[in-house]
Order: sequence, then C-alpha cells, then structure tokens
Amino acid sequence: MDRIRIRGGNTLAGTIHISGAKNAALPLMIASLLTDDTLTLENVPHLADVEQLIRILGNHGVDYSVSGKRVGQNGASGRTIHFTARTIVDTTAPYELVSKMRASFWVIGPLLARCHEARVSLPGGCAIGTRPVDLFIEGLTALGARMEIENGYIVAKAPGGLVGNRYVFPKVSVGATHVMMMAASLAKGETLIENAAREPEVADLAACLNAMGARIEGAGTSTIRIEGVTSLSGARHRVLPDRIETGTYAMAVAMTGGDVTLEGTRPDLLENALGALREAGAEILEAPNGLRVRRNGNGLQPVDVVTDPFPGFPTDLQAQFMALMTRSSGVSHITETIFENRFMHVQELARLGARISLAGQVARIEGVPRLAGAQVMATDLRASVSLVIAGLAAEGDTFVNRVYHLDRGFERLEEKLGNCGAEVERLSS
Ligand SMILES: CC(=O)N[C@H]1[C@@H](OP(=O)(O)OP(=O)(O)OC[C@H]2O[C@@H](n3ccc(=O)[nH]c3=O)[C@H](O)[C@@H]2O)O[C@H](CO)[C@@H](O)[C@@H]1O
Ligand SMILES: C=C(OP(=O)(O)O)C(=O)O
Repeated sequence: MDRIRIRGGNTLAGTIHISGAKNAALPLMIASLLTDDTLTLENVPHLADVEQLIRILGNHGVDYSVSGKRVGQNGASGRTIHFTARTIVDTTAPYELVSKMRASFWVIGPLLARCHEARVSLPGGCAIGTRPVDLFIEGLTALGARMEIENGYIVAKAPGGLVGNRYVFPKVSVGATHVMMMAASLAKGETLIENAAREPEVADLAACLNAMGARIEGAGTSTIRIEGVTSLSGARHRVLPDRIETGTYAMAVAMTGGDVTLEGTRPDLLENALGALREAGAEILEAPNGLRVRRNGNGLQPVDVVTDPFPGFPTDLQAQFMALMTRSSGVSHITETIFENRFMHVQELARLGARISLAGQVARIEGVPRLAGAQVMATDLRASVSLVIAGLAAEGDTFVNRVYHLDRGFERLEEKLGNCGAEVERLSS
C-alpha cells in the first residue's frame, strides 16, 4: 500500500493549477445516463473516484473516450471525456461497485427517469457518519416512484414515468438535490424543490442539464423549479474548478508561509473559507485567473469556525482548517454540523503533537509552537490531506499511511506541492 513521506519545514512558493472539481465531475458524469446522445465534459480531474465512476457507468452501458488538450504545468490534468449512453443495458448498480463511493448511488435518479426502474445498492463513501438515503427515497417517492429496500438494494420503479411535484427537503442534501434535479428533468410536468442545496456544484450540474435541453431555474438558490421535458440531448460542458482543492492548498500555504498563486480557480466559490483564512493571518489577493495566498513572518491567529451548507464554511475543509489551527497562537473551536463522525483526524493530528479535545461536535484546538513528524493514518479523504498540511509544518519526517483515500480526491498532490518547494514523496510498497 502506498504511503507519503513529507519532510516538513519548507515554505511554499510558486503556482499550483487547480483541477476540475471532483464533486462536480461525478454528478455531471452521471447526467450522461439521461441521454442517448454524447455528453462531453472538459476539465475532468484524474482521480480514483472518476475512474471508479467510469466503471460503474460502463456497467450501465455508457461508452467513453478521452481526448483533447491537457492543461496544467506538467500536462497531466484537465481531460476532456466524451460519455455516450446510447442504450442502457443494465439498470442495476451492484454492491461491488457502489459500495466504494457515495456518489455512485446517484445513478438512481437518471436510471429511474429514463428507464422507469433502477436497482441500486446502498452506497459507501467516506466513513464520516451514518449517511442515510431517506431523503432520496422521500424525494423520488414524491415524483411518483415506488421505492423499496431489498437485500441491501433500493429498488425503485415508476412504470408510467415520473411525475413532477413539490418537494420540500427537511434537511439540506447536496446529493439528493442533484438526484431530484436529474430525475425531474425527465418527469412529466413541473417540479418545485424547496430547501435545496445551494452548493456551486448543484448550479454547475443544472447549467449542464440546461445545455442538454432541461428547463431548470433557480439552481444555486434554495428554490429550484424544473419543467420536465420528454428527452435530453448531448452537450459540451466544462467542469467548474475544485473549491475544496483550492481551499486545501490555500490552507497549506497559510500553514507553511510563503507565496503561492492558485490558478484556474475562482475565489467566489469559497468566500467563507477565505474569510477564515484572512482572519487567521493569511493574505488572499485576487489574481488574473485565480487567487494568490501569502503569509510572511506574521503568526497564525486562532479562528472559530462552524461548518454549514454553502455558502457557509464547508465541512470538506474542516479537517484542513483544524490542521492549520494546531499552530495558531491561541485557542480555537471548530464545530462540525454536517456529519456526526468527521473528527477522525483528531487522534492522528495528536500524533504530531497537536493539542485537541472533543466535546460532542465541537473540537477545541490549543495552538502549539511546534509539531513533530510521526507515522499517521489517513482515515478519509479530507482527513488525509489535513495530515499532509500538518506534516508540511512539522519538524522531521511525517509518513501518511493509506493514501488511497487521498487519491480519491487530490490529483497529483505530491507534484503540485513539490513544484512549490515542499518535500513530498510517494513511497510504493
Ligand atoms: C460527492 C460529493 O459531492 N460529496 C459531498 C456531498 O456529499 P453528500 O451529498 O453525501 O452529502 P449531503 O449533503 O447529502 O449530506 C448532508 C447531511 O445530510 C444527511 N442526509 C443526506 C441524505 C439523506 O438522504 N439523508 C440524510 O440524513 C447526511 O447524513 C449529512 O448529515 O456533500 C457533502 C456536504 O457538503 C460533502 O461533504 C461531500 O463531499
Ligand atoms: C466526503 C467526500 O466524498 P464522498 O461524499 O464521496 O464520501 C468528500 O469529497 O470530502
């Protein structure tokens, strides 16, 4: 199993190209199931989750081909992929494929809308909470589907097709909002979704669906109106930049000090997190095609954050911000409100010398003057990268084990950080 060695202590300087967003690319790829025409996606990141979803889509009958110019410093990112679901050959998404990744469950929406049936295994994904699927069941039931759980599978049927309806989410869910938008696009009549997720990835999916001929209004706000159409066509769409990758590297620079330009990204995608970074003492400047992060000399201030759905502070940056706060000059508090078990990095950060205590969903972080390298274990995707950030500032060598978690969501991390002066090496075994 691969692991990563980080020799801490270097400041970061240079440019990092931000990839297309994993959490936008996945639902966009799934949208290809809605049409027998070709959906072309540009700026698709090269990630384990993307490769896994390609396998899952292939099982349903989606053909794909890769083409186009690659962008990025070393010519290894930003693929253009063409997806064609000419015929859906199988409406079952099996456990062996779906259990590896939460988003794969979302095929239930397009399969049900296009084929009027789907049998999808209950999902896997990062072990950060119980992550039920009740909102998907409720939402699709509102559109007229009959939903049953049988032997670990959700069996969904809508023999006459889905029918538009009003559905008010009792709780904000990104995935269930994606699925409702995809399903309602091919339902009869109008669907009104209230208390929808407002994440930029939802708006990105809606833009792509509209380019395919859907009629969606309001995506990016909490009320989405969808007028169903009888069929969707192909389209070409560029995956939006990864705001979580952006925030992660911004936090890495704030941690080590230095001056790095993050290119190919948009500050408006993560204003809340950038605000927290500014409060902590980093300078964030707009750059022509992205942003520039600097911290020279001044120390890190403690900052309290509470995770919230967009536009709040993203739960997917919580672990990284905690790593940063371990070196602040005082006490900070981080409250996790989205997932009930997303503090697994705490005990690993402690191995590096961090002082963190937990009381329910609140972590109290007492900044320490130094961290020291150690062996640590990646427990989930964002937790893994928080250990990398801590390792960059720790004295000596940090070894992050189980990096397959990292490979789900960070493209060429060693290379991107290495180009800015970090000593990060992948050790294969
Ligand atoms: C691939 C992808 O885009 N993953 C992101 C997506 O996950 P995902 O779409 O799984 O997250 P949700 O927004 O659905 O989850 C938010 C909360 O709702 C709960 N819930 C969700 C569905 C449901 O049927 N019932 C229910 O109770 C979840 O357990 C969680 O407590 O949004 C999360 C919140 O921003 C991010 O951390 C993930 O990185
Ligand atoms: C939690 C995440 O992914 P998933 O929803 O696929 O588990 C994530 O991207 O941080």
